[in-house]
Amino acid sequence: MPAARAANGARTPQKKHPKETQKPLKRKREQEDLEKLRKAVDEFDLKDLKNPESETTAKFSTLPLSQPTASGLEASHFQNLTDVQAKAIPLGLKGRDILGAAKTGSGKTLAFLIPVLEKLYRAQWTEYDGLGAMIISPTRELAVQIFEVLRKIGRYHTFSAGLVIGGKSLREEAERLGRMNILVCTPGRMLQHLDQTAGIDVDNLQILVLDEADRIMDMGFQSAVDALVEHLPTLRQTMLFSATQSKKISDLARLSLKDPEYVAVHEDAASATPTTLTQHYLVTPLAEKMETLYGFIKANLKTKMVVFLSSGKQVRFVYESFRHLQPGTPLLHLHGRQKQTARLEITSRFSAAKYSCLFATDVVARGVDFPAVDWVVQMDCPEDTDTYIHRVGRTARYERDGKAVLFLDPSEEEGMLKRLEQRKVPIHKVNVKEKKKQNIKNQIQDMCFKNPDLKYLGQKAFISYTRSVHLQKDKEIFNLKKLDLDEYAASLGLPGTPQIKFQKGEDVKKIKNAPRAGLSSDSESDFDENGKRRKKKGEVRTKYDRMFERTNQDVLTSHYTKLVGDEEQGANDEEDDDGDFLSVKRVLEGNDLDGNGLVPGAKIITGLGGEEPFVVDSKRREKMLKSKKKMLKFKGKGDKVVFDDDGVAHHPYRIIGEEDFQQDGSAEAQRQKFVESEAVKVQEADANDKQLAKDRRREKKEKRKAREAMEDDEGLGSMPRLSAPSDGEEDPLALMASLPIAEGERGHAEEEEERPPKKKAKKWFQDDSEDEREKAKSRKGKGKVIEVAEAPNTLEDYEALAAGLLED
Ligand SMILES: Nc1ncnc2c1ncn2[C@@H]1O[C@H](COP(=O)(O)OP(=O)(O)OP(=O)(O)O)[C@@H](O)[C@H]1O
Repeated sequence: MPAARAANGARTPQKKHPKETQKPLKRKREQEDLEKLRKAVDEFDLKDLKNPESETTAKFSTLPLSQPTASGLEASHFQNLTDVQAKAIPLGLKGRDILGAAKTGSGKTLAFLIPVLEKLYRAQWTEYDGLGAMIISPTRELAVQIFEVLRKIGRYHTFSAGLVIGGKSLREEAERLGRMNILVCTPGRMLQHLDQTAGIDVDNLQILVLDEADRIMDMGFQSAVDALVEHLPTLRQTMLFSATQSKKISDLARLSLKDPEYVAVHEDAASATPTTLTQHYLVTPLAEKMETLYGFIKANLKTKMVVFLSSGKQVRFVYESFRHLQPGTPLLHLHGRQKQTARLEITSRFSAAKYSCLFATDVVARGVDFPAVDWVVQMDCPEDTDTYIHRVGRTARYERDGKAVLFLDPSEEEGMLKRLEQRKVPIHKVNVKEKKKQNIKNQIQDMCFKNPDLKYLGQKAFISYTRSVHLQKDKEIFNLKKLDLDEYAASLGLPGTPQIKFQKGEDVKKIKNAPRAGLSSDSESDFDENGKRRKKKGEVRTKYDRMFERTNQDVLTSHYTKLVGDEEQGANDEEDDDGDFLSVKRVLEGNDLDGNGLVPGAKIITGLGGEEPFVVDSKRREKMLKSKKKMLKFKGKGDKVVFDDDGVAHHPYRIIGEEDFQQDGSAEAQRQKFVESEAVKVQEADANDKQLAKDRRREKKEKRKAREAMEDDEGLGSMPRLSAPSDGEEDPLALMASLPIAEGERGHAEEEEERPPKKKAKKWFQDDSEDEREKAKSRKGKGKVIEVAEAPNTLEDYEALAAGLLED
């Protein structure tokens, strides 16, 4: 309403109808309340989110879909969505089963999260309706990430959502599970709850989502997923998403998918990878990989990169050795055996970093959305093209540029290129500039020499790498025989090439998945509660087995444990590619071990006590066996024995006769007497020893004094040099001379102070001056002159001289 003007031009407040004044006031109050609410929600959200500045927060907090006032999707809502979202969301909302395939970084997460939220919202789902949606992820990292996106876009909803990935006590998790509407989980842990937690009500489940579905349907999770699905109602909507989606009928049947819609937005694309991604490969022999990688990092310090390696042991070794070399960029490392908290912390540190280099296993190869990664480096060749596609997908995400480089040994080049071509992956060869190469071999060798922990890591890295190559199925790419292992070992700083023996008939995938599937011979059930391996019935374990099983006492110090931080055995559901899947034998000279893993001709002796049979496979063990047998004769006795004429030991009263023995008093009294008499003897011997030691000390002191006197005369200083230190060696005496004597360590020094003042030392060198010659002449005949033919230079010379002087 326009304001009325008074005659003087000033504004006068105009009277309003009471209803008119109330309206804007009410609106203002509502506005303020809304602002307050928004602020509170924002603050709460930001505080809890790991990376509030991420693009996700900015973009999706404004999506109208996520607001509780949204009554449904309208065409206008689709304009900001990616292809896969635009296609999958409407189908998802219609309740269709979906097989979603789209390139990495194309926004698949929202393609399933939006239908989940929207469908439950429309169904007016409440806490009393139980679990409405379950989202399964193969790794903990990915599950955490999905959960965060869910929280961001679902923050105006009133649904309760939970994250079930382990790392906490089962009971703690179980208490909350009963109240959840949406769960994001890893398969193994979720199954554990479904089997053991009473309060979970899944009968009402509306939607099941599998992110990275091909991986979840893979052998590693097979048994867990099948068992998990058994718990769920068959009447539900199921959505499967992945960048490398499989359409395997058997998988679809296992999940009882009904007439699924195949949403494959990039199926006809020229490449299987994002168009914004530039891909290279370089050929570098295995033995030069470390140097090439180091050179690469040094040349790209102001970037953010992920370096993929084939095992956790490789990751640890490269990280530790590069950390010592300090290339000049923050280094991080991540693998499946780290503690849950450490894994999360590293993930969030890398996400927040501007420049950093993360060494990682395939635990972060899939789905993980690190913001702004410039480079993906594959130091070890991926096991297949799917893994390649997912690894390189950590960069060039959602319209951003990115670069990837793959290191190939000459033996891997042809096979790998063929595979990549078959999958429409455009990749170009590059060469390493000679001047960019960094020679770090000597430095690594030096570090390993000085630091046994690092050497030990190097050995483990070597073993895990070689056996992973040995176990790879694609023999067109992976051929252990073509690799120069001696040179490789040297490049890891190892003094020799570790000898390894492979078990036959193993399958890399099977073994890699063993921790989850419980398939491995080394599965959890093979270990007792202390983590020690249980012995199987009839199994004979050699000393080598035991040697590799036990914690190396010299090397595996507490520092080592800290160094590697590999405390936590991977839970069933985590992508831990790092299991010990082959037993390693250290081979003796003859090289081959027999079927039992024993040296040919070795004997197994039982009945010597102890749990395990005694293996005799060397002369040293033979000797040990003899002494063991002897020890057994007297084991646990410690009694007094007497020897007969043949040197055979007997209990005293077996020789004397018990009655005679008892005449001298009871056994205890005799023992007492014996101990006392021996104690007197020991005391006497002690006194003699002390006297002897004192005499020796005195003698030594006198000799030393004489030497010092002679040296003073010669001007050599007071510290005698017994032998010249060899080149570069520090002279221990010189060091001692410069050290102040600490309190309480004065012993001899004080003794020395008490000695009588020195006699004036005599000169024993010749002085050619006129005066001296005169003096010498006048002394002639008065006393004895000691003639020194040449300067003494041995201890004996000094002693002879001292003796002469003392006589004098
Ligand atoms: N519609 C959108 N508008 C803007 N950014 C988006 C959109 N959808 C997704 N993004 C962003 O793209 C990035 C990748 O999304 P997302 O992680 O869902 O990809 P993905 O397809 O699941 O990848 P991967 O196959 O590697 O798992 C995220 O940072 C996300 O915030």
